[in-house]
Amino acid sequence: MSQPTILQTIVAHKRKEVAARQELVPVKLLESSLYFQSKPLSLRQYLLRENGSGLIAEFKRKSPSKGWINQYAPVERTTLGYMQAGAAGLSILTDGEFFGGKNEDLTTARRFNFCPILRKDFVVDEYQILEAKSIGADAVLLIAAVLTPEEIHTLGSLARSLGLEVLLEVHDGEELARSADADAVDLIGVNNRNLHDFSLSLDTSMELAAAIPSEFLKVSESGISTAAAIGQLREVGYQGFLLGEAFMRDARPERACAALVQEIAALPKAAVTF
Ligand SMILES: O=P(O)(O)OC[C@@H](O)[C@@H](O)c1c[nH]c2ccccc12
Repeated sequence: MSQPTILQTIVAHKRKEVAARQELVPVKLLESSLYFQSKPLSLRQYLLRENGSGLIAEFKRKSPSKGWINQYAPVERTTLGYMQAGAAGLSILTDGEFFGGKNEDLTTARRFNFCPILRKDFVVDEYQILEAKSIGADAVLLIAAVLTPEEIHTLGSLARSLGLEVLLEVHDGEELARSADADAVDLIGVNNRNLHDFSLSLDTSMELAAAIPSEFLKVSESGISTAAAIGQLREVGYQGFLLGEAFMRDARPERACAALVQEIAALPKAAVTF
């Protein structure tokens, strides 16, 4: 039998974790959270702001591919610094086992910032959507590689019914074709990292851009570190750029974010209109 891929390992662990958590924190309790009643902010709108950076700045302590990236940066200072630097929104990893995050990280970021926050986790169950809402998220990630089109429809529709936006992550044309469900998805993120073997290539985003239907806002994810790369991605239609490691490997991630925002501001305006 072949070895499970890292993605399969993470998802198997996540299913157990969610089952256990559901016992501990019943849906009724999630629904009684103060955030459950609040109106989410639109990641789409913030990414589309005129003269904005289009950056979604991620808080990620570690990853299966890189190990520890930053064990010490505090979530308050970092996220507040990201937003003051000019990021359009935040992405907070809440997976503990593989990424060193927790739900409280997102809630802390929520308390310190007025901006859209993406809950970055491996969603396999409707419970996690309710949980995302209860901890103060504005948007959730769904990963096409681990979900059927039916699951994407159900999970995405539930998220939307709660006012959350849905970022669907794809890695190739086949995933895109089967999962781009306009009734359940708002933004499409092309992950430049292959979650099966961790290889990285911006060509993934460059090649898939034209195949993404225009009703979805296009986001390029992973392996981005320079304004030049963002310039190229903008030219083929991307309006959102999700960066984690390029910021987090700095002792002060917010400083790295501020430097990149300055460079983005100096880019020539995208030559094409889309
Ligand atoms: O650190 P990077 O290479 O800038 O990548 C950020 C983000 O795209 C990456 O963390 C990510 C993309 N999709 C995910 C799914 C789960 C966990 C993490 C991710």
